[in-house]
Amino acid sequence: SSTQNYTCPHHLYRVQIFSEDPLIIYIPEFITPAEAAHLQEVSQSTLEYSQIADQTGQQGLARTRTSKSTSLQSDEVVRCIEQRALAFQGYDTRRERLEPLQAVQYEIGQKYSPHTDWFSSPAQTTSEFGGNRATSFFVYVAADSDIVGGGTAFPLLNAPVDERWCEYINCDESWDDGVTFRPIPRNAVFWKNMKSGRGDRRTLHAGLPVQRGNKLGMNIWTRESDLDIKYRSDVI
Ligand SMILES: O=C(O)CCC(=O)C(=O)O
Ligand SMILES: [Fe+2]
Repeated sequence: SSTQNYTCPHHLYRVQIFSEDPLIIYIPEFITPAEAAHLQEVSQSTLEYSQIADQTGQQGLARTRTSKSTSLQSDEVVRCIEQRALAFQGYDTRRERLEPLQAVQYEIGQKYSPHTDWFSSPAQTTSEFGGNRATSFFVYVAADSDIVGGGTAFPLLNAPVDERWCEYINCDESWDDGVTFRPIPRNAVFWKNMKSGRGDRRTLHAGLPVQRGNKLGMNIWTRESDLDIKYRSDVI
């Protein structure tokens, strides 16, 4: 098949430190237009109403997360993005620490209420799961050009002062509301969830309700150590 012959595109992206503590890095054009189109295509047929894990680790539907989502099979294109996400974190970050990439789609009215990506319940951070989620990337894969809402809000962060950030964050909101990244296709926000081995509360964030249009995002989560093979994505 074409899988053997596919080579990852040479893709340059920019990086910008948004915050040193907690570490948050803004990444314009993290994925290529072709990758974005591919992700849109492969996610459509398997999207289902999102589930979240409760205190016992049991997955279930919740009013706090009304989007649709799906795990992505690690095909040749997804693999390039996985490799990019690993290289970004230092070459020593093993592939075994990655959860399957997760696409998330929001239609009008859909949202994800404030939450952290790190877990506080031990059932979700066992060694089979590779411990807690060390880092997160949230990638905006696609968004309608006239989208209203659908930003990613970090209510506990300090808003930056320099106006050049207004290209990426919503500068209309008040300073004490924290920071809201706008859903700009192909851009990504990366952050560290843990600080000194504990979940960092300042990484609290929400997918704000989409008020007009559609948004497709993607989570790339890296655990503290290797996940058991049954929780990793199948390599095609
Ligand atoms: O939709 C967003 O902007 C954020 C989604 C999110 O935080 C998540 O899926 O964990
Ligand atoms: Fe999240």
